[in-house]
Amino acid sequence: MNREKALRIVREKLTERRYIHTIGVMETSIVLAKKYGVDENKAELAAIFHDYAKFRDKEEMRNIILDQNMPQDLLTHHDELWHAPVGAYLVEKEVGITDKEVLEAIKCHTSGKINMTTLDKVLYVADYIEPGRDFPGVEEVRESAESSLDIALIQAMKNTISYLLKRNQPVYPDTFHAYNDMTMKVKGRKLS
Ligand SMILES: Nc1ncnc2c1ncn2[C@@H]1O[C@H](COP(=O)(O)OP(=O)(O)O)[C@@H](O)[C@H]1O
Ligand SMILES: [Fe+2]
Repeated sequence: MNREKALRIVREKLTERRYIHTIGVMETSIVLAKKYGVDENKAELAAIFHDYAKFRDKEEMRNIILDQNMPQDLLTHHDELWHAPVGAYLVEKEVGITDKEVLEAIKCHTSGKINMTTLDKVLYVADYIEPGRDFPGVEEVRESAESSLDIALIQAMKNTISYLLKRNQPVYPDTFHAYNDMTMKVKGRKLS
């Protein structure tokens, strides 16, 4: 699917602000894909549709999680998490995207997961550092992403985990699994 058609489809599902965020994630994903040897078309498509279900009705998403046998523990965690796995399901069903790597990247773009592919990492980091983001710590991740996608990913996950801990919120375990997996894999390299 070409960029124009994909953007036209997703624009109808998003607020203007979230659409602008999506453009930022798309442009950042392409830069990171070029830098880290990922298929640019896949990175572009995953970025364009990553928040496809962001504003979907929560009851509908709950039913999809139940009916599609997605991990049921999602239902006991913050519903902010739901748009990623449900989005992957709906992008396949409603938009007709069948590329498994693109769908997987959308599915794990919020929590991360163990054994993330480079495409998964590109989308997760691009979602975190796109130019419209201005939360504390984002600059450090942007700098890291210049030289190491893995270090940038670990820092983004650390920031997200501490953000949630500070607010006494539960942390969906996949992010812990992803953080542990990545930290062990880059052991011995400087982690700022
Ligand atoms: N492991 C987790 N447990 C609970 N909430 C999480 C977890 N990981 C991310 N979140 C929250 O999910 C929300 C949406 O994250 P994300 O989809 O990555 O960004 P956005 O929707 O803002 O583009 C954020 O508020 C983040 O704090
Ligand atoms: Fe998102």
